[in-house]
Amino acid sequence: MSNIIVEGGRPLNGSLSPSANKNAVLPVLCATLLTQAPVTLSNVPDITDVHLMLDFFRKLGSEVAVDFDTGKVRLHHGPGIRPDAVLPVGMRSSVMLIPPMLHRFGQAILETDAKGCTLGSREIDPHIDLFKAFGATVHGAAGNVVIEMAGQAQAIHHWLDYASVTTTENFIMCALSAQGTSRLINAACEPHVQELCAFLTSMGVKLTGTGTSTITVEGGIPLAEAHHSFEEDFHEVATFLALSAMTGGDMRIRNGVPHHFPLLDRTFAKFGVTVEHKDGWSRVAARDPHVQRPFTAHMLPKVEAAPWPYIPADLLPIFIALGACTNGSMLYWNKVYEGALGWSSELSKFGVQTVLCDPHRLITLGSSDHLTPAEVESPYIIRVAIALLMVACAVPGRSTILNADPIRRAHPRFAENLCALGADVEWVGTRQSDAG
Ligand SMILES: CC(=O)N[C@H]1[C@@H](OP(=O)(O)OP(=O)(O)OC[C@H]2O[C@@H](n3ccc(=O)[nH]c3=O)[C@H](O)[C@@H]2O)O[C@H](CO)[C@@H](O)[C@@H]1O
Ligand SMILES: C=C(OP(=O)(O)O)C(=O)O
Repeated sequence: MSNIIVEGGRPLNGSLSPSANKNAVLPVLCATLLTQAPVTLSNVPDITDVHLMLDFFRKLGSEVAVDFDTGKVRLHHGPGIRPDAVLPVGMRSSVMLIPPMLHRFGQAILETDAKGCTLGSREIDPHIDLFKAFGATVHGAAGNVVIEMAGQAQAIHHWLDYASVTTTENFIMCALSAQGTSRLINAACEPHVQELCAFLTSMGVKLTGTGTSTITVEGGIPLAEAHHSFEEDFHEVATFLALSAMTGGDMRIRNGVPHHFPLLDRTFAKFGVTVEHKDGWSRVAARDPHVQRPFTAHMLPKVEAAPWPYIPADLLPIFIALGACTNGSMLYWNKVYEGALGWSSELSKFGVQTVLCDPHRLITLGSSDHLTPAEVESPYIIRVAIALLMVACAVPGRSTILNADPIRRAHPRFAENLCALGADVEWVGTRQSDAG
C-alpha cells in the first residue's frame, strides 16, 4: 500500500499537458488483438492498467515494444500467439479481452468477475447476454466463466438493458468478427467509446452511429495496419481545472477535446468557476468560487451523473471535492452506481459537512473556512483517491491519503505533475504491486 503526504494550501499555477484516457487506451489495446497486422500507438500513458495489459500480451507471445518516455507502443499479435495467460485482475477492462480471445482462440476464461473500482456490484450479466446472442456458449459460475465460440459468430440486433460502456465496446469487437451487419440499441457513447470507434475506423472498419445510442458494425472486414495517437483525457483536464479553482491558482491545461466540455463547463459554473477554452488550452483562473443559487429558489443546486452525454459518474468525485472546498450546498446524484458515495465519511475528517441521503445521493454543505488537514483512507476507487488528494491540496497543512495506489491505474506522474505546478506532494510507503 502506498500513501501520499500533502502539504496543502499552495495555489497551483502553470501549464500542463494531460495524459490519455485510460478508458480509451485499454479497449484500443484489447482491439489490437483482433488483428495480426502491426499496430502503433502514440501518447500511451505509463499507468499500471496498461502495464498489466502489455504483460498479458507478452505472455501470449505477442511482440510488444514500449517506450513510455515518448508514449510509443508497437504491438504485433502474429500467427504464433498462444492463449496460455490468465486475464489481468483488478481492472474492469479485462472483460474486453474476451471478444479478441474468442476471435483468435475460440475460447476465453474469466477467472474473476472483472471487477475494477469498488463502486457497486459491477455485474457481468450484460456481457454474458451479449456473448450468448453472438452464438457463444457460456458455462461455469461467476469467478470461473468459460466462454466458447465454435465457428464464426453471426451478426445480431441487440438492445442493452442500459447504456453500458464496456458492453458496447464488447459488442463492437464481437460484431467485427461476425458474419453480417450487427446493430446495437441503447449503446453507450462516452468519449472513450467514440475513440475506440475512431481507432477501428482508421483500421478500415465500417461502423456508423459513433457518439449516438445506435451503433451499426459491418462484420468480416479484415483490419488493416494502423497508427493511433490518443486524445487528451477529459477526466484529467477536468481534474486539473477543478484543482486550479480549489487552490486559488491559475492553470492552463492542454485540451484537444473542448467539444466534450459544454456540460462540464456549465457544471463548473454551478460552483462559480468559469472555464475558458482557447487555442487548444483550457484555463480556470478562479477567485473565491461559491455555489450559485438555482433560479428556482426552493431547490438545491445539483450535479447529476449518468451515462454520457450526462456528467460521467467517474467525474462526480472531482466535483464533490470542488464542492467540499466551496462555500454553499450542492446535491450530487450518482444515477449509475449504488456503492460510490460511502467515502463521504472520509471527507468529514477534513471537517467537510456532508449528508449521505441514500446510496445514490450526497449533499455537501460546503464551507471552505473551517477545513483542517487530516489523515484519510481511500477505497479502491481511482477517482476517489484523486478527490481526497484534491481536498488535501486545498486545505492548508499536512494531510495523508492512505491507500492512494489506485491513482496509478489511470493517471501517470500525477504527484510529479502536481509538484511541477507548485504543490508539495510526496508518495510514501511500499508499493504493493503494479496492479495498484
Ligand atoms: C474500463 C471502463 O471503461 N470502465 C468504465 C465503464 O465501466 P463499465 O463498463 O463496467 O460500466 P457500465 O457502463 O457497464 O455501468 C456500470 C454499472 O452501472 C450500473 N448502470 C449503468 C448505467 C445505467 O444506465 N444504469 C445502471 O444501473 C450497472 O449496475 C453497471 O454495472 O463505465 C463506467 C460508467 O461510466 C465507468 O465508471 C468505468 O470507469
Ligand atoms: C472505475 C474506473 O475503472 P474500472 O472500470 O477499471 O474500475 C475508472 O476508470 O474510474
